[in-house]
Amino acid sequence: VQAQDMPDMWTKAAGNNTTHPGLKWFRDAKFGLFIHWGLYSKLGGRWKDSSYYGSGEWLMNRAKAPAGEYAAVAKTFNPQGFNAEEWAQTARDAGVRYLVITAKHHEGFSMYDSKVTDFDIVDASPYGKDPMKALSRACREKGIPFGFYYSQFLDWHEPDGGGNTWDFPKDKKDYQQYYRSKSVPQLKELLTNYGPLGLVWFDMPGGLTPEQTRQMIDSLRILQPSCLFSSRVGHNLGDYRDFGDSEVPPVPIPGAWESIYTHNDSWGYIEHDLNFKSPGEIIRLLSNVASKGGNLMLNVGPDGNGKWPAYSIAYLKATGRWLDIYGESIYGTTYGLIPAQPWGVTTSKPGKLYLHVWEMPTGRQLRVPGINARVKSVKILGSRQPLTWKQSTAATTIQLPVTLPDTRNTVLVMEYSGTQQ
Ligand SMILES: C[C@@H]1O[C@@H](Oc2ccc([N+](=O)[O-])cc2)[C@@H](O)[C@H](O)[C@@H]1O
Repeated sequence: VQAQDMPDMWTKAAGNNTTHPGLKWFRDAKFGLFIHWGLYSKLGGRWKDSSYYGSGEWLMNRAKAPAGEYAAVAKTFNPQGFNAEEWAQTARDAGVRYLVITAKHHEGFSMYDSKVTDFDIVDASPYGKDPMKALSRACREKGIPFGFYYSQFLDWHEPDGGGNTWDFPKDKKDYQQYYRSKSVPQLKELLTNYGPLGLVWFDMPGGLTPEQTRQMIDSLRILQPSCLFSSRVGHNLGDYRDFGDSEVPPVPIPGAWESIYTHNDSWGYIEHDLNFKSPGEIIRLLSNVASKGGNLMLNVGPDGNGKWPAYSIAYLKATGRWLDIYGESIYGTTYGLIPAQPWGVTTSKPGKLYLHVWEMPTGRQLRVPGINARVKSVKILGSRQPLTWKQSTAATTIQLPVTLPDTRNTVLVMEYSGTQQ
């Protein structure tokens, strides 16, 4: 099954700006960290005597909480446990190569020091400091490209913002006014006050025509021309493509794109959600997405005190230890030369095919069909131990050792000469 046989929903390119200078670092990064943090993190899926499961960041909407009442949560939002250095170091240990955090989500609360509204962490909460200043600096010091998620249209706090129709009648909403008075001015603050940004991650467009969206983008681009804009800016005007939540395309997709996943079942912190993906699941998801040519951005939802769930810290660090050994088969690669196989998937670099072995094949004979370039060597990545193989036109068969060093995913590197037709 080739990309050209797939429905447009998978193959439609991200945007038409394939020459954007930021695409190189982005495509080589392969693994990013998403952080959803806001007032919903303190609520942890509970509103009054009801508790909600999944999408904790949508609590206000699901509970149809009156905007005024919900805003009062800020008065007791005081994440004294927040430590930017610790967050950035854990991201580093996890092996992620970029970090994106929610500056403002649909609830409308700004998790940074905004001069555009008082409904922000400095003016409306006892915390009184700007965590994004510290985090953007800590990431810069560790060489981790830093970016902001910004809900440019949905804003349940604002009468003219998108989405809140339980407090503010839809037909009275003036979206242009909301963009002029809050959305665009805040985006300019984020692109001005936190140093060079790797990307801005927009979400769920609305209320703007393609022309108005282009004008907004142009007015933001001049502030940071090398900053990438994600596809949910709308109207196909983004620089790279984001698929729907928790989606991986079934076949390799050309161009720059990203799959986004929660670590458990929610983007925002939910106290009673312990359905965390194991290190093995994360490692296989990462290699699966890379085998299709894309990036994986995995989410963490810190709690109201600014602490990451213990499972997220432990499982991300375990993933980082795997990448310490096998990172060469992920960073800077593109999709494999052959489709997914019963034993796993492949990624590639010029002259190298990385075989991500998830399952030990029967008889320890790993069958690799369709390689018509001349195989020169096959080794287990990270070990100098050469493996024996036989190449025929139908397939190359590799003799595997009795045990694989990593039952979650052991990567073999097959070096070949000539080009794969
Ligand atoms: C990352 C997530 O993004 C959006 O949810 C979406 C948006 C778009 C799609 N989509 O296009 O399929 C699916 C979920 C947000 O509503 C959600 O809270 C979270 O931030």
